[in-house]
Amino acid sequence: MHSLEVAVTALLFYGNSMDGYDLFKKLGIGAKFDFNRFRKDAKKLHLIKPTTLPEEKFGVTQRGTDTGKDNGNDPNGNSLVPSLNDSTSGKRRREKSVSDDEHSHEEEKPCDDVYLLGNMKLKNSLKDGEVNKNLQKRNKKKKQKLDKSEKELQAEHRQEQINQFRNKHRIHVYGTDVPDPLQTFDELYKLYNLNRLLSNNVNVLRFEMPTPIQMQAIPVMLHRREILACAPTGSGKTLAFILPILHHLQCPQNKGFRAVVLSPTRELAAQTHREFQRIAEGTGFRIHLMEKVNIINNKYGKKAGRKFDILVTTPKRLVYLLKQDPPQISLDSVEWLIVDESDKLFEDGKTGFRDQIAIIYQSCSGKNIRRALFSATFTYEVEEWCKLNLDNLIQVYVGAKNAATESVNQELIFVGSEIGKLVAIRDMVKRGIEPPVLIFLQSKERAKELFHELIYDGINVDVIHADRTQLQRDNIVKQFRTGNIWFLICTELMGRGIDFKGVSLVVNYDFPNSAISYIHRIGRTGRAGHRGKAVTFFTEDDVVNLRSIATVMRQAGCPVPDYMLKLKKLDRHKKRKLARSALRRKSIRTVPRTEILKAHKRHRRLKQDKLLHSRVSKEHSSER
Ligand SMILES: Nc1ncnc2c1ncn2[C@@H]1O[C@H](COP(=O)(O)OP(=O)(O)OP(=O)(O)O)[C@@H](O)[C@H]1O
Repeated sequence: MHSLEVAVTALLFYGNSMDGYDLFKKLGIGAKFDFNRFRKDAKKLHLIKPTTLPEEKFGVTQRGTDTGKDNGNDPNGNSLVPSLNDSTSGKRRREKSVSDDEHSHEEEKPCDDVYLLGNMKLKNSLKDGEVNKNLQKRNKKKKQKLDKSEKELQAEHRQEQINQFRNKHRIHVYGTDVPDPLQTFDELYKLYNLNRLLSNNVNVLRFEMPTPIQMQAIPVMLHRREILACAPTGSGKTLAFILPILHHLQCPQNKGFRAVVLSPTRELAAQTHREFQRIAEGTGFRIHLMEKVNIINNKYGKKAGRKFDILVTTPKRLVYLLKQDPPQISLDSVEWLIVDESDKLFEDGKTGFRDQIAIIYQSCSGKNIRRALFSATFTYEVEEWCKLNLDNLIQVYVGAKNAATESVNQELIFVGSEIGKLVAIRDMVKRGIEPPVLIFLQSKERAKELFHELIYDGINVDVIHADRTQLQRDNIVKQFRTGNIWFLICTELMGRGIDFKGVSLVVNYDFPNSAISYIHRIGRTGRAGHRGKAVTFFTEDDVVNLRSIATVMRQAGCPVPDYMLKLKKLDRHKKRKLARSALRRKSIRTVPRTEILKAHKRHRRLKQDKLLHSRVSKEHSSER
């Protein structure tokens, strides 16, 4: 029998003949009384009063702290419930103490002795040193827990701030461990140790702060994460991928191409190339724009290719070289593959580049390859492809998906018929439009026709399309950029990515065949924080596509009649079909052919005179 049980039996046997207190004192020397186990007996022996603490109702035994009355304390205020034995309630108390600082101090008091009754106390079996060690351990744990919860709180607070910042700039992110957004360009230097030269070149541009897509996409790429990014037209996506690439490549090396940027048109590739050179100035990087296919042969052989670091090209040219036997270019060292205007490049069929992208993708066989896809518009096909093929993808979207930039005032004008369009544009010119103006047509044939009509009116106009030579195209773009051409008639060729500074008006002479095309076309104005205007002509034939474009306009806050939004919604299949084929339209031509030829002669003579005049005045000034 347990010694304590013997003591209790003896006590019961003696009954009232001996004071329970005295008897226990005698019998219990050197023993510990387990009040939990022998609570009933302790009550019978009047060792404790038969009271029920409020906490005991909920199964929690708590040390009395306030009155000392009816709380399980002895008359001297010492606890009757041995704290060292109280293992079940201890855990809860500790939890409570973590959240309650004041109470935690109370718990830190060392409790060396176990009090039974009155002055009778049992020496704790642990030595003082051990108790202190235990207490220290416990305190340390508590502190760690407190520190941790403080850290967690701080982390939560910080995350909250980041979320607010993202919401403010309408940045939406999907993926794990998304790096924090940048707030200023200075952070690139402070947090990411961006090359001083690059920092200076960015400063020279005098951009006040990063645009939302730059805030989020730059850190994502600086962390070498693969990305699918969508942000409105004219929102600075180009810089968002140029900076991280230059940062990662660090300095020129003779390894061959280490970054490849794909653009759907040569004009956009040339623009991106220019932007790269501007940001990389002074760093020595060799950034290459791939020229016409027939003059690029042998330029990128094993040795020759080593002269370059970065390649900017259209997919077609690159695939031509990759398909040679043996391949005329190596992409083994590529660390970054950028697909600009990704939804366009992923389109299949005649106008898309999907097959070519697949060849390039497979040829970038380096282990460390990272991929980034950028566009102003989004398709589920691209998203699905990225989710399946990219490693630990982060998706970044700014604003609503497939929305037009809000910096453009958009207007729809019903012109009745084809002839009505010509009347409307002449009328607009007569009333006065501030140049430069971009006029979009659905085909090169129609673009040429309109050019002939407007040139007959003596308007300072030119036309750019795929049939013009590369030199002509380059010259036209240059002339339009410098303000020598006021009206530029163009096709879808100029619809994406082209950044003409200060285009004041975009005219959709021919109704775009999809909302995506509309978003990109009108995005040639209202760029980089400037405002712009877009006017779209429509006839009865265009009603099929009217609803989707009216929806884009309404989303951007532009007024559209309600009936347009109530028009029949096209199913996906029909939408696709329409997007791929342009409507058949009546010819624009109104002027007899002989008159057109005369007008052309006049136009050429005028151009020659202008050229002669500028040469003479140059010579004149150099003689002086
Ligand atoms: N942080 C910035 N602040 C102000 N302007 C900027 C900033 N970053 C870039 N820009 C300017 O904004 C203009 C548009 O940039 P960019 O051509 O990269 O746009 P984008 O988003 O690629 O448009 P798109 O979708 O039409 O291709 C450029 O003239 C560029 O110099």
